[in-house]
Amino acid sequence: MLTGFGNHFSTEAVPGALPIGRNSPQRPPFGLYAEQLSGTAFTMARAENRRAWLYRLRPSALHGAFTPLPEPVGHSARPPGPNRLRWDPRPLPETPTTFLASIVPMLSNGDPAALTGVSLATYAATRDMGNQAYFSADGEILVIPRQGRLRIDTEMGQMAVEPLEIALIPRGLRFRVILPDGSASGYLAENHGAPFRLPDLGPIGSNGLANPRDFASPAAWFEDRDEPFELVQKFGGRLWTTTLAHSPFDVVAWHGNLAPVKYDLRRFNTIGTVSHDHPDPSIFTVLTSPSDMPGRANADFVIFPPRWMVAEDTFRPPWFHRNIMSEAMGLITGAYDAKAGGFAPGGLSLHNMMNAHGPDAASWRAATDAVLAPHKIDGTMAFMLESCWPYRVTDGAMALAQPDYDAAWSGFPKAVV
Ligand SMILES: O=C(O)Cc1cc(O)ccc1O
Ligand SMILES: [Fe+2]
Repeated sequence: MLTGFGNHFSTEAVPGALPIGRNSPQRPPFGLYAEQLSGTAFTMARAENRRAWLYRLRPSALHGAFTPLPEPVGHSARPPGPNRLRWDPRPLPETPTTFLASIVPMLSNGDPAALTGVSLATYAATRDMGNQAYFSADGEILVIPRQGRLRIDTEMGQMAVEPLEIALIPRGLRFRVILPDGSASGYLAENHGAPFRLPDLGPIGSNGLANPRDFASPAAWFEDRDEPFELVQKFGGRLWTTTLAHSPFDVVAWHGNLAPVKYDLRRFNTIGTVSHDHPDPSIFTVLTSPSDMPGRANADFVIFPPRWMVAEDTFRPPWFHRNIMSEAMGLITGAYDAKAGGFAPGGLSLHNMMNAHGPDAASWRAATDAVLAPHKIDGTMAFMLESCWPYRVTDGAMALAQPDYDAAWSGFPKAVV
């Protein structure tokens, strides 16, 4: 593995396959084809510029027309609404289902064609993707496993990912998913906006949160298979399919700073108060996709890892709040400190822009009565996909929402003045 976030890597699966000193020689080694994959506009500032050069057995342009696949029932979405919503985890399918076929879109905002917004989907798969590859032209894909390991084969190398790790696959990069445990489920965030990056640290200093050295990209890997492959892409929110006469995983060498990458969430350096008050959850940001307004994220990927609570004279769980940002949350394992019940691992919740939420009544009561000794919140990992754009809910998701999530905030006694 190649370590670091956004580093300029060079890797070759066959010695001598990578051209030296130029990107596009007249005749690349072994007759390979040179191809640039860009993740940002050519003219972006150098610090934000992301691209890779791939050296492959055949140009990836070698395919016929894509035809649209029928849109599955329930995938279209209504305009955003104010209601707080929550979902139970989805079960594994009863019939063999690939990772790709299992993707169920739940929440989305922005517009891939306008390069804005983020979407959240779930997967629950029981079958390997065979001679099939997938990519999204609509955004980079953040894979958040909840149960079961994944082997993600990409054009730029293979990544093994397990729950409590995440994988980020650049927009447009072809990949397939193999299930070493026979089944796997989890979440997929698709970022239609500026590529995810590490947040600035400000007064935190030069270390902390997700440290760059803990990210790892795969070394070059390829397969030489002349047999039919289905290639599916997401474009404009729809799936399109075509057939190739060969495996698209034929990149023998690559270099550049646009690459798939994985990260172990257990390595996150969690920072919190050592005096009083519950800090804003922005201190838990792993990755951020900025919008066009400085400081306002198109999408923040935030986690709630195991951590010590030591705050004095403080209500320690998340406070009651109404947020200008919209919050989608998932739970990878354990329990979340603002919700005593109803938010199970694999579940999902939505609190859209300006809609009041916070601890449920049982969590509020427990935290209000607690003796404030140092306390370890352990064995848990929740995440939040926070966005400046309110989320739309797909019709399928709306039909599956818990019937009375609002009741989480019933039973609070009135203050007496
Ligand atoms: O709503 C939530 O549970 C997420 C959240 C957590 C937190 O610690 C502070 C604010 C916030 O929105
Ligand atoms: Fe919140």
